[in-house]
Amino acid sequence: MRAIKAKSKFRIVYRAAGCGCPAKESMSHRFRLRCTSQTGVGLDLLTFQDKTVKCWAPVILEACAGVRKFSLLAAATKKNPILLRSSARTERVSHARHRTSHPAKRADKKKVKDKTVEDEIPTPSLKNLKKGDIRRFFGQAYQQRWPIGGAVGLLLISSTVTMAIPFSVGKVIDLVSKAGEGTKETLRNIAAILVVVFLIGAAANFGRVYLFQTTSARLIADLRNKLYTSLMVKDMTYYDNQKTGELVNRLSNDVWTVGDALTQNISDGLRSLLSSVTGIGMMFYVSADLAMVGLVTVPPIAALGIVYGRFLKKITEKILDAWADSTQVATERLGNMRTVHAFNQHQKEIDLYDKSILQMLGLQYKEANAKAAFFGMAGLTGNMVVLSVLYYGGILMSRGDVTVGDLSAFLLYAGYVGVSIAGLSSFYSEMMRGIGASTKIWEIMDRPPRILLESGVIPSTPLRAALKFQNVDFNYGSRKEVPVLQELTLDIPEGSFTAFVGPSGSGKSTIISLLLRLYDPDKGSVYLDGVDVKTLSPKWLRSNIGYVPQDVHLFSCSVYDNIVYGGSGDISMEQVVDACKKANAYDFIMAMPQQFETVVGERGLLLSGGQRQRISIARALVKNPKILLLDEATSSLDSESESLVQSALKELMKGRTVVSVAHRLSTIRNADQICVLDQGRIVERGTYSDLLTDEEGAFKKLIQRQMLSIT
Ligand SMILES: Nc1ncnc2c1ncn2[C@@H]1O[C@H](COP(=O)(O)OP(=O)(O)OP(=O)(O)O)[C@@H](O)[C@H]1O
Repeated sequence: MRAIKAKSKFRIVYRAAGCGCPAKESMSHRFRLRCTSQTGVGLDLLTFQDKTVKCWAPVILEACAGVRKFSLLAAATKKNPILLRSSARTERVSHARHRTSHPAKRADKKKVKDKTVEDEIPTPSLKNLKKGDIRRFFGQAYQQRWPIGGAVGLLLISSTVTMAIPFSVGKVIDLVSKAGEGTKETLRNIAAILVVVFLIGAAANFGRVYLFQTTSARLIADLRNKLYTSLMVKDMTYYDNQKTGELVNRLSNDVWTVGDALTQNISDGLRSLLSSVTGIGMMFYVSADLAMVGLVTVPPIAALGIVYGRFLKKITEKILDAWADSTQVATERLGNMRTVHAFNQHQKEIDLYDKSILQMLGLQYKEANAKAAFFGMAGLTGNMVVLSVLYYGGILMSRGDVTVGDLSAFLLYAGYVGVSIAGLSSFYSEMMRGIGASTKIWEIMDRPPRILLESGVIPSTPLRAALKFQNVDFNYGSRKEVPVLQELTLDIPEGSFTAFVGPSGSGKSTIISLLLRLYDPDKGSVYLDGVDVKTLSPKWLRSNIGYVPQDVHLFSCSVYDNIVYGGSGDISMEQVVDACKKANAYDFIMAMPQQFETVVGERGLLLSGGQRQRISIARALVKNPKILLLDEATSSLDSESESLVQSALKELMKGRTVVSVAHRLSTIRNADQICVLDQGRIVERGTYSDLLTDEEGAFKKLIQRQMLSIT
């Protein structure tokens, strides 16, 4: 395994040494790659699996341009999972060579690349990742090894101090029981020494707690950052299958559980371990006979602890899932209170939340049962130990084999050991909880984005913005059985205005999504200036597109911040004002109490639908984009605003390629071409007047239907 530094493309060279397969045999291989992003924060694991490649052949994998470090963790055949690992190495592929290679080879490489991006990559299952999960879980703590090491050192000091107490107490008791000349003086000296030792112990404890707490906070912050970064770069297909509340729960509760398990829990566990080992040693030192009696109970308690820990890990995963479900219910409902009120569904929502809470409660009852049984058993065993030690100790004392001081010290050590062993089992169970929570986090992090934001090239030639769909078939991954676009072929010349109309669900917004490269076609391609958008940098592509979505969701910040959101960071106030005037938003913004500083509320709910839409248009325009995608851009405007925005848009369309989805057919009179979609196919295409000439045409019927609905 070797880490390398590079910018974008990598060749994985591996040898199937010793596998005995002929050089040309095709095999199915699984690659696991660890990537560190350019910023150094996003540590992600990408899994490219089931690539059919030839033995000995290099495999080209397209990594994000932002990926800085790239190390091959495993390359394995399905049959032999470890064979290739030791001889796998990564090499950077020179860009020049990649670009000038033979077209056929290029096609091959492209195929590999496409597969990398397109393949359905299953979430790693808990069963087969157990060992890896545990290693990875502790790997998080390894990153903080220095403060944790310091804290462990201090822990050693404080534990030594604690474990010296019973021995000193025993000696003091013996001294007092044999009181005579000089006892007072000796006692004073011992007390003075003990005060100093206790002060050292207190200082060590302070340092230990401080270091563990701050490390925990750092770990949690780091993990949260990585998880959020990984979520931010996921493609839309991923989000189509996710629940927001669940993801929020992973970001908050699960990350917290992992951070806590790795620091506070390690601290408590190590303290318990040290106390147990030292305590048992001291018990043998004080009286080996008594120690043998006391320790008979350790193996059954340890076995019980292991069974309990395993159960706890399983139940924790279920509880975390149930927790995520209830958070999801609450997040969605609280974000849609308007609908809940309007439809009088308060009780139904209360019941739904109650149901999810009850489900979680049921699991927590199971957990409580197991916990209670375990700690009850552990407590009983501990008490039985004390009783037997007292009984046997009494006999030994009556024989003069141990002193009263020895017995007292022994009992104190036995108490410490009992508490520590209980602590160890709770350490184990908390660790299992942490591992359970961490597997949920890895599940998210390990799912690679299908569209890599940092991949692709930025063309060196000036952008003309000519678009083209070539034989595009598309369906959403979440509903594979429903074909959304079929055999779509269309030229959108540079600087032209193309409008899509058609019945609801015919695929109009999906076309906009493909142009933004939120999804990739299943078949066929989308071209920009003759280049397949799959080979272009998605970031660059989107930076040249102004987009007005169908459902405008603003962020809960000021009007100004919402407008400059899409810009590159160097947008002047003049540009903002200009964009607002063009979008007919300036007057209402200036009429608000805090004007551009007015906070628009969550999802912009403090504004009207039309106001939100005009801000959204201003947000798209402020970028001065070459391509303008308008998805029902004027649907929420009243007729007066609409005509104002329409005239502004007409002006703005000059020199840009505009693709517009329109329900109000009057808004697309000036379009260079209108495409009528039906069930994902273009059934008619032409200018407004062309299409109207066909009395039986789909467009004519749409117009007639719209006229009827108006009258
Ligand atoms: N994220 C998604 N996941 C699964 N299916 C989707 C998704 N988005 C849209 N669809 C489905 O794809 C089809 C086309 O949807 P699309 O939004 O493109 O239609 P549209 O013509 O824009 O409709 P409307 O005019 O109502 O906005 C519909 O059947 C829709 O249910």
